[in-house]
Amino acid sequence: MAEVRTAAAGTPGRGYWRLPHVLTVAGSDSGAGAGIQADIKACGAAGVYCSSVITALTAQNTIGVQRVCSIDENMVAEQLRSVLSDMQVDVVKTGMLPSAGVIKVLCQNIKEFPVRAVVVDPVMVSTSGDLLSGPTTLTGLQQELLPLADIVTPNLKEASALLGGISLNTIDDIVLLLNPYMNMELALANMYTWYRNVLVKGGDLPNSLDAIDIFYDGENFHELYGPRRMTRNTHGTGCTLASYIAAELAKGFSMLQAVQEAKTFVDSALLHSQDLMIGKGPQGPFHHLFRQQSIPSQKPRFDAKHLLLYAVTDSAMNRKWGRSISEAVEASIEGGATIVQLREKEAEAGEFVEATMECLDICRTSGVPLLINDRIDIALACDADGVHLGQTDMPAGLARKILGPSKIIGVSCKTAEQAQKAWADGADYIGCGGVFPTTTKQDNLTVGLEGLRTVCLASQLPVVAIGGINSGNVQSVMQLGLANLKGLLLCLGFLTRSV
Ligand SMILES: Nc1ncnc2c1ncn2[C@@H]1O[C@H](COP(=O)(O)OP(=O)(O)O)[C@@H](O)[C@H]1O
Ligand SMILES: Cc1ncc(COP(=O)(O)O)c(N)n1
Ligand SMILES: [Mg+2]
Repeated sequence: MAEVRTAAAGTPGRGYWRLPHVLTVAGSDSGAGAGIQADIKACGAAGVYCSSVITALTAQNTIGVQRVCSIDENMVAEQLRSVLSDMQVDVVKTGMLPSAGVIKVLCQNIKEFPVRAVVVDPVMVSTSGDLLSGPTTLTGLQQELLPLADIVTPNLKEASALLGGISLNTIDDIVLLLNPYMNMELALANMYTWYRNVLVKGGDLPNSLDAIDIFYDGENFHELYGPRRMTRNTHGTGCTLASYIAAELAKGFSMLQAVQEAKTFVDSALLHSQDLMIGKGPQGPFHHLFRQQSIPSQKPRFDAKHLLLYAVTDSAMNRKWGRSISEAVEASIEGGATIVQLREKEAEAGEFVEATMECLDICRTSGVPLLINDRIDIALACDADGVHLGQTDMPAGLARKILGPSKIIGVSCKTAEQAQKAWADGADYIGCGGVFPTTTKQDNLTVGLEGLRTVCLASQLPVVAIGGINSGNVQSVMQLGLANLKGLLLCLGFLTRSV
């Protein structure tokens, strides 16, 4: 259904194919979580072509909207004409429309170049609370654009504004929203005097355990249920939902099917992006193209969660207790280690390879990554999961070239400069220490809690704290409250002694 094949004029015997086509008329989000960028990604994920008419530029990130610059309505009109006069658009989807003038030229163009459906997301305010459309646009929306719309997708605040200020923000309204056959019916039926289909999005329902949207098709109410995903990464959900609806309509699905598919897509994308970390602010973007993640080269090579309890082998301690490296590794995993590093400074290549192979067997069965300290040759020969490098070892950038994109690289850092270089060199994590004095590395300079803080703040990489950490001082490390401090390194001796 998604693909149309016909004989191409002037090309005897050859068919041509066209992709269903959505035109988004919306604002650009420099952070690419919402707006035009979200629309293009959502359509891409749905397998639909997406052209774009930009109505405004926003300087925007995960913290908020820093600046808005509206595009002149004549330039918007020119863009609309360029696309609509040439490109066989199936569905127009609208997002941020910053002025009444832009709405006017949009409506003129939709009338001049009819499409199969118009999806209106009446964007007024961003999730961060920043205004995205001027006060004069509400009348333009209500009187000019909505009569041309096949579906309108307001969130709670926008529905309230479109209904002339009916409050949809209190606990009572939430109850009404969950009981659509009560007053909500009246409210939405009111909206129906302008449009055929209305989808009121419940993403912003405060204190709700569920994410419930109400779809009114002009006759019936449909409650679209979804579990509320506990994630900061919800920036752009509204834009994505509307674009996905447009994409499904462009393929030829019915309005109800399109709305249901879109809701399922947003939910899956949020679920897959729960642990995604882009930006420092409270509204993170999510990963629209999560289905592509199944391509092996795009699998994340490293999950910072593995750093939680980081065990390092200690040959002196092993000798003292008369146990092999692999026995120590096995015991450390039983003791809760989530990642293991073999640090065998004196081992010869032959015995090191043998020990690594044994340890890899143990680690792979437990899903625990195994890294090799310093020895890139051993890591490569055994296909270990990666290496950990000190400042005097091979530079991380060179190691990345040798090991390729799929191996984990960690770097020991004591200063902000070293931390920044580790990021630029393509490292995956930083080991920072010694935080406290330690007996296992006596000549090691102690950076203290302040040094740990400096390194964490200087880097976007996850950090594991190293050196002298024990039950007596662990609290002081955790109390630093550093977001990218993801784990503690314990000398394997300490971790296994209690087992
Ligand atoms: N935390 C969440 N978990 C699951 N679904 C969500 C969540 N937040 C929003 N949604 C869904 O995303 C879509 C967009 O809703 P919403 O965020 O309210 O729109 P807007 O971005 O326009 O404010 C809706 O289908 C809503 O139910
Ligand atoms: C350019 C642009 N368009 C739309 C939104 C709304 O998206 P959200 O409600 O997720 O903030 C936005 N923040 N920026
Ligand atoms: Mg939202």
